[in-house]
Amino acid sequence: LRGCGGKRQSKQILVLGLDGAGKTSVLHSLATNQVKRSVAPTQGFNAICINTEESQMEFLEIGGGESLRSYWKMYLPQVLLLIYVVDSADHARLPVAKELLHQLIENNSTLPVVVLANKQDLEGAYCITDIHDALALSDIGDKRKMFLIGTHVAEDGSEISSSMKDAKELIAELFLELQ
Ligand SMILES: Nc1nc2c(ncn2[C@@H]2O[C@H](COP(=O)(O)OP(=O)(O)OP(=O)(O)O)[C@@H](O)[C@H]2O)c(=O)[nH]1
Ligand SMILES: [Mg+2]
Repeated sequence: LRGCGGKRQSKQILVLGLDGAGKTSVLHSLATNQVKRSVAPTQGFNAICINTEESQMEFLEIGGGESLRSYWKMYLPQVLLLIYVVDSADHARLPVAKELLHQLIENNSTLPVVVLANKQDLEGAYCITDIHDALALSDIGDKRKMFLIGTHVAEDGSEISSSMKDAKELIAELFLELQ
């Protein structure tokens, strides 16, 4: 794979989570600082470069549809950081989201994980503590860096939410630190 700007890129940031969690929408907001909610499921992969003052980050989203989940694991070895996006209002599927996350990282005790509790704007969204419990994040290991941030992708056309700015800053800092 060629990285950002055609350069050979060593390590990527992998973006996973169930279909509909908001991965593409979040990536778009992070990349453009503008909101444009995604309109279609990702069929396969979605690679995005984000430039900050200090670095060039390459994100790789793999779609969350059932047929694509078997590919998730294949990308883990070459990854610097895992961003796991959940729909905070999708109570019915949080147990599945939890299972998949735990399975993914059970054999990798040090991979840093940033969990985005997305769709915090929705009425029925679980708050951060509830998401922490629902995903059993305290069982994820104490050797790894683990962060949980609430985010939402605001209405189309508006500027990105402050939570999204915080997430971007955190990810950029981690990226620099981990390289
Ligand atoms: N209300 C609300 N809707 C959101 C938010 N983020 C994404 N959406 C909507 O959720 C739907 C799914 O968003 P996507 O970004 O396509 O989700 P995805 O995780 O990339 O899904 P796959 O590519 O199928 O794995 C779209 O209709 C988005 O507009 C959010 O924070 N709040
Ligand atoms: Mg997508």
